[in-house]
Amino acid sequence: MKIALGSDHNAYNMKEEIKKYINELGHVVEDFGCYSCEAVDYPDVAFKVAQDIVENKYDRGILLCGTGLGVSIAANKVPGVRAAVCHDTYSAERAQKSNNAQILTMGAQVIGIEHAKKVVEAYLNSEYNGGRSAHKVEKINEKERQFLKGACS
Ligand SMILES: O=C(CO)[C@H](O)[C@H](O)COP(=O)(O)O
Repeated sequence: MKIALGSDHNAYNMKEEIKKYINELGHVVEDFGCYSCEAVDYPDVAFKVAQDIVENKYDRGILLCGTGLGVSIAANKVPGVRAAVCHDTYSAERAQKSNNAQILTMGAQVIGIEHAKKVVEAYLNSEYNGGRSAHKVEKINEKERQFLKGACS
């Protein structure tokens, strides 16, 4: 798969490790920054990854910040994106299987790198197949479409 990966400065070191790990798993990874520990604003990175995800340029996105919360909130503002904060392997698996979340987010100040790798692996090894979850995901998509219509009228 093609993976879009991004972080802010608080998760720069974790991003570098996760980048190597995604390659080891056999996926192609594109690094959206940041590129040093110098402070950056997490929404800037999250919006870039989220935009490319809705344009189907990548199969999945992974966003990292201190808590995983800011990048998730920011990415979810881009219509069509479902970004999920996951700090355990079960949630990471369900983020795909139940929620069709195209983006996984994690916090470098919440979990350690070895555990984060396991969460990434669980997420990338899981796939959304619709089924009993499809109509629930579709309700969320429909609500988003309603709000978008309202915003434009
Ligand atoms: O975890 C984060 C956002 O959720 C970030 O890493 C962030 O830098 C913390 O934000 P702030 O400086 O605004 O407290």
